[in-house]
Amino acid sequence: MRMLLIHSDYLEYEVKDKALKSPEPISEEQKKGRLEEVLAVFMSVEKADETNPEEVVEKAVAEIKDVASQVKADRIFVYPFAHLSSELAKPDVALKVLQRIEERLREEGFEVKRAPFGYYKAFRLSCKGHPLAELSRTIVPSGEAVS
Ligand SMILES: NCC(=O)N[C@H]1[C@@H](O)[C@H](n2cnc3c(N)ncnc32)O[C@@H]1CO
Repeated sequence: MRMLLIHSDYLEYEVKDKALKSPEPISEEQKKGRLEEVLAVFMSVEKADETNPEEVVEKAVAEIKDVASQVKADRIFVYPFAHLSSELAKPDVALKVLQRIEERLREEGFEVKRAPFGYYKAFRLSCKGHPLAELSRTIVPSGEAVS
């Protein structure tokens, strides 16, 4: 799992087109989304994560919680982003991992939005620019090497 974390004044997206034959079904309301004062987390779920998705979910949640507490963010935007890795997990595994991360972050008390999975989306982001505003993390299940 590769994550790019951007502490932002806002992140907004608009769904444009299908990027998969069968993208995640979404409501009219989910075609656009915006959060203010948010930690945007762009995530590529990787092949190696398929060996232990639950462990990767927990490690990702722990990393996101750690960064959120450092930048004092209590809103998280989970953003599926297939451009941070050349060894992507299959879409069905990736979607389940991202849905579970969303669920777990809510359980931890965050306000959470997740951008729709399997679409091309326009987005606008306003990065705050402070020293911890742009971070990346790589997460692998135990026993896997980081490539
Ligand atoms: N920017 C637009 C976009 O990335 N669209 C991606 C993601 O929404 C999603 N997707 C597919 N596989 C993955 C994966 N392994 N990890 C994360 N997202 C994935 O499917 C789209 C096409 O790859």
